[in-house]
Amino acid sequence: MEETDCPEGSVPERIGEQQEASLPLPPAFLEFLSENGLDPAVYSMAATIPRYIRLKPGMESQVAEIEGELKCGLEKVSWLPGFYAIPPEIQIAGSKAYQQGKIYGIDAASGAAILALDVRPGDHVLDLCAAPGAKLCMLADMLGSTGSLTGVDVAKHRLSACRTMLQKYSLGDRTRLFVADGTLFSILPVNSNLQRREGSIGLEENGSTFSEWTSRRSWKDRQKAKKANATGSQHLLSSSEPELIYYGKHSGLVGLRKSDVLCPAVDDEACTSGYDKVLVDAECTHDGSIKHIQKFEFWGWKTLDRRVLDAERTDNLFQLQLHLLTNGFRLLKIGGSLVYSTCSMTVAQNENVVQQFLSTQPSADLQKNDLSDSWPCRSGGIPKTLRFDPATSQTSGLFVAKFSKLPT
Ligand SMILES: C[S@@+](CC[C@H](N)C(=O)[O-])C[C@H]1O[C@@H](n2cnc3c(N)ncnc32)[C@H](O)[C@@H]1O
Repeated sequence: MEETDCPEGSVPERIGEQQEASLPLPPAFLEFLSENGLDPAVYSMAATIPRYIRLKPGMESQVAEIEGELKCGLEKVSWLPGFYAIPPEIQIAGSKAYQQGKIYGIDAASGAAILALDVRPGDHVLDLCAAPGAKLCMLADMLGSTGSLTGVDVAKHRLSACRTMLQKYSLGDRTRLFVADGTLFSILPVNSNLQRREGSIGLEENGSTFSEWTSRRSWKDRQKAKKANATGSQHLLSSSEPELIYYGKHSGLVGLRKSDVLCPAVDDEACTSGYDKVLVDAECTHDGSIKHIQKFEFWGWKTLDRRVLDAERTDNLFQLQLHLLTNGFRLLKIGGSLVYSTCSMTVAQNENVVQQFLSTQPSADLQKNDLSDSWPCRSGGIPKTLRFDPATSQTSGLFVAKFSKLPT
């Protein structure tokens, strides 16, 4: 898994090395940076910021071997367990260590956001914007053989890539993946559905049950896909009904009635039966991911305009981010924790979203992250929020805010 967010085409192996001191950024992007008070100079630093990998737990003894395969040293990231920095020009995808699922490509700031969530054994974890899946895989790794993980994304093709990745890294055992709009998603962890089922005397025994996952699709699903293909809607969700595209052997679904598992939460049911931990790694303009922005030099700056800066899209982003955060929080248990993150450096997509959210959610308590004292980040514009600035953190840009849910 290489943490990348634009699977539109491959990038030449050595693009990182060829990076000039000043990247010819397109006028629309420069205007966007200026409007948001951001310094374009940061995009000249891509070649000086390391690439990061995370070793799968248990692989620490193989560092020397992996160094030999990658033909570079692995420098341990002192503040982030399991993470190593490698030179930015090193590509990991061709290595045996990558192909055998021993290493992931994931930025250190992303790793910090996951650590901030403080996943504990047995937790039920929801990742509301899961694709392409770097953070989902780290969450699955941290859960190990306990608890459950639910990944949601609105883009089916991207979530399908997550499924492939989970399978490659043997991390999907306790995971289920839903193609769904995260602003509306309403399915609780499996244990809660079980409790509801036990209490649902009088409900007719209708509907089928989940059997073990198979990649072979049922006739009904094949018809649905055919219809989606015909209308050209196979990539994005066409209805508000969540589509379960994967569940692991120990995700707790096997044997349960579909109607029980897939029924939406009612009222404030999530307060007692919701998720212990929720990650909202929201859709954003990705401007803090400077290696990602650099790749548009190869993909074409027009693609940057279309994918990142489309005016209508940026205007609506604030609402989307706020709704994702609000719904993620709704699905959180009392006492649970939620991390909101974006790889945008703008105030509009970070502090402004947090401020608006806090003004409408009296049970949301912004938390200080004690671990962050040793992280190369600074406080965001709102105390207790965190910002990783590429210029000083030597990571990708990331904003992180952590909330807990108080009883009302
Ligand atoms: C920043 S990316 C997430 C990266 C991911 N957490 C990772 O670590 O690989 C944002 C994701 O949000 C998804 N997204 C956009 N709108 C959404 C919505 N309404 N509901 C759920 N996901 C959405 C996009 O498809 C995209 O995959």
